[in-house]
Amino acid sequence: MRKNIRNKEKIKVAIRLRPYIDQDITNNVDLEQQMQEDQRLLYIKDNRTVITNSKVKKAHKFDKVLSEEMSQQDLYEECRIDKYVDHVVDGYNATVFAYGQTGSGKTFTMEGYKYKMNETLNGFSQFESTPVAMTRQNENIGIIPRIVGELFHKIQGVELKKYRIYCSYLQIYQEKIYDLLNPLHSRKEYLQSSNNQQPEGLKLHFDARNDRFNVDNLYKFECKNAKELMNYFHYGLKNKVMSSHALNEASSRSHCILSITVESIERENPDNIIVSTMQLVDLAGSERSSQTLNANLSEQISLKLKKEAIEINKSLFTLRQVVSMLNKAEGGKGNYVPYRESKLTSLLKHSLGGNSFCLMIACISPSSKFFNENISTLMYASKASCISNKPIKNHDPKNKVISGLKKEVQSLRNQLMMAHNLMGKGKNLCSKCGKNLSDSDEDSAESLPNMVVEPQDHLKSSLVGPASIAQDEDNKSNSKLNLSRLNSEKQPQLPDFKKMFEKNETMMDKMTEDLMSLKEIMSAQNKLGLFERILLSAKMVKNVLKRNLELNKDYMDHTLEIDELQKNVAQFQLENEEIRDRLSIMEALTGTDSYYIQMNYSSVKDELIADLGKKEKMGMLDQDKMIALIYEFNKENSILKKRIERIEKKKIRNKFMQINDGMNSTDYSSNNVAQNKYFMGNGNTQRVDNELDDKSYARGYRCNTSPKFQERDCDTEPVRCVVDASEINQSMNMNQHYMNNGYQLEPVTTHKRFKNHLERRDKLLKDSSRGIDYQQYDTLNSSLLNYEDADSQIHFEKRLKKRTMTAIRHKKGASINVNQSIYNIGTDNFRPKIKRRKQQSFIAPLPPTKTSTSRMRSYSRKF
Ligand SMILES: Nc1ncnc2c1ncn2[C@@H]1O[C@H](COP(=O)(O)OP(=O)(O)OP(=O)(O)O)[C@@H](O)[C@H]1O
Repeated sequence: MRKNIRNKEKIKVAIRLRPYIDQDITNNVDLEQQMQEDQRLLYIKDNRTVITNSKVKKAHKFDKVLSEEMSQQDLYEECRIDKYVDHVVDGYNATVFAYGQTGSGKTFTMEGYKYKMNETLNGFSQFESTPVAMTRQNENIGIIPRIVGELFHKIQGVELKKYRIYCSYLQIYQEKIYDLLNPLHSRKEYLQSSNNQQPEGLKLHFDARNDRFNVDNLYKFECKNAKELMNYFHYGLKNKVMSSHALNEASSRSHCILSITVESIERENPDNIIVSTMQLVDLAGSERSSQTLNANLSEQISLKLKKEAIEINKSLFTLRQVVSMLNKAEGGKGNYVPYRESKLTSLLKHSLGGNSFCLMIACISPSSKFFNENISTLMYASKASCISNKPIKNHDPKNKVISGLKKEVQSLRNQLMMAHNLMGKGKNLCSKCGKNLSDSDEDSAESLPNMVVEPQDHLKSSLVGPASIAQDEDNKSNSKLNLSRLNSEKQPQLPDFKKMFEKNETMMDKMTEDLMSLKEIMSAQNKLGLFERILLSAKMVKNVLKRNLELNKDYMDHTLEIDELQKNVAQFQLENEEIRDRLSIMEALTGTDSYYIQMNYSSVKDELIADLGKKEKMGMLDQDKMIALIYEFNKENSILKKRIERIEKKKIRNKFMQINDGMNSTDYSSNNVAQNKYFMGNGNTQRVDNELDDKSYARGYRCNTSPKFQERDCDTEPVRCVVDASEINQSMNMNQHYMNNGYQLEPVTTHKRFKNHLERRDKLLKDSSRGIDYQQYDTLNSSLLNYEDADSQIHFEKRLKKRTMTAIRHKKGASINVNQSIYNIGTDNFRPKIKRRKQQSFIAPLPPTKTSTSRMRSYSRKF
């Protein structure tokens, strides 16, 4: 017998390069150059390898690579698509889907039809298309018609089973699911409606038992033969949303999924039904509006195309995220897979990382104009090829119900047996109690009167016996004598016998009565016992069910919570990735990184500028888009700003090193003291711009002249210091002042803390194989951010070889009056070790320690 669960099965990936088409020529593709293979940016090396040849030559390996000469038949054979049909007939699910940018040949691969424009209708309806076979010989028919033919051919040959085939066909258009076989969802229906409104999409629900999403109220038709199924398919194709744009005359604007359900029923055991589904998916292609739109299109159509493109790109983005996360999961890294974030990924859940056999056909274009898009397709295709599925055979849910009922019947039988046994035991107990009950209650009740009747008969026989003796022929002669003797002997006893007999009779009646009532009581008790037991069992079952429901609810709640958390984690991961990408682009722009990133960046930039320019000319700058752009730019700017700030601070630090090295440095004196503000603390000074955020302030030692700080606790509060440069000297002198007052000064040891945080963060990243604790990571990261300047200060300190005393603390919470200015000195990151030698040092300062003396000296030398 075949196993129902197969080993892990990787998603198979085939790359298909389409040939040059007329469209490429109209798109001014440099054909001459590209016809020469060695000059192409992308070419096929062999039937498993694609070479990308930008700056660095790179080979990408796949299960199959199909060159532009390959026909539809070649594709079908090379990719062994007949095997997927076999799997479905065997009871496994299978999915074949085409992926790639717009115009790369997905629809051609899946359907192989040419679409004819319907010119008779105006407005949006002009996109309505009718598919027609490309050639008479049908050599160009795509995967779907071939699979349908093969499927019906295969099931014909099976004798032991009979099959029922159903089909349904849906499209996901602008993130709504429409039934292509439902006349109410037909394009005509809503395109011709007065307000041009789309009907409500169908709803999805998650079937937890089968771990897949199903569409509610989707039409499903039984098909007796291939022709019938193809008729339904063609009907659906007419309702598919198609548009014409610069890169494709007939471009799919929706993701279409044809589902063929196969029910296989064993002829000998019709209860044994296996249901499997084949999903054939033609995805809409990713596209850039700058490439697809042209001046010939009306404004209304351009807007519609744009809106469609946004939705298509959104859902494809989720698909790519799903692929990436599954790919990470294979490496033991990823955790949450965002299937639920789009309808497409929800419906493909069991195909990607689920229980289906899956074939992905990634279509690429030969034109180097689309090199970046091709690279992206290859990248996700290779990610997909690492994903494993676990195909399982699907038994019909009805079968499960039947087997469940059978089990229930069996368990009820067992209970009945147990009840019988219990009753038997009860009966034995009764007999032990001396009740003289026979095997069954009935018998026992009836046998009792018999037992009492016996002596009565005996009595009767004993009374009747002498008469029979008298009738004996042998003793005829003695009979009269005997009779008379007996009469004479027994005559006096007769009344006694009579009395006895009567007495016995009444006793018997009484006993019978007693027994009858006993029997009634017994049977009532038995019934009551049984009833009670049943009641008890029912109660138990009810309780178990109730508990089960509660647990189920808890489980669902937890699942939702976990889902939510995982979503957040994934969101953070994505954000993190995005930031990394941006940083690498920035790095590339500042000089060091790869050509590819630079190229991408500049192309994006060019595109944006061109787009804006065009719009400006046309006087149709879209406010929303502008806001979005501004937002994007703002985001980028803030990153850049931070980088610039860092660089500036570095420069300033160097400047102030010079100040620290000699307060009379020319740099310092040339500063506009009135304008510039300084952070000041214990020998480390740093200039900041007034606009710097709070974080930037929260570092180092700060002194404050503002009265509000007087109320603060210096131990815990970072103190913002904005002092005039002229006050720096006062601060320096202040150190001296404390030392003179007998305080031991300790070097700052914060760099150890910084190092420790850095090490912990690195360790966290290194140990990330089981997933990163992002909360901890964030905490560490944010404290490290605070340290960023601290870091530079640490180096600074190191260079000064601890000669600058940085930790001066007064008694906790107190403020000091130096030169008629109030100072509160506190730290946050640079929390110093405070050691006051003795309490009386306030009164009579002790001489400074050796260390502090030497430090003091160096300090005095310095300032
Ligand atoms: N292998 C091929 N041989 C010949 N013509 C092809 C091939 N692949 C694609 N084409 C042609 O290229 C054009 C675009 O193909 P198709 O419509 O299938 O692209 P698509 O990827 O489905 O685009 P969209 O995502 O916009 O729907 C069509 O005219 C099609 O006939």
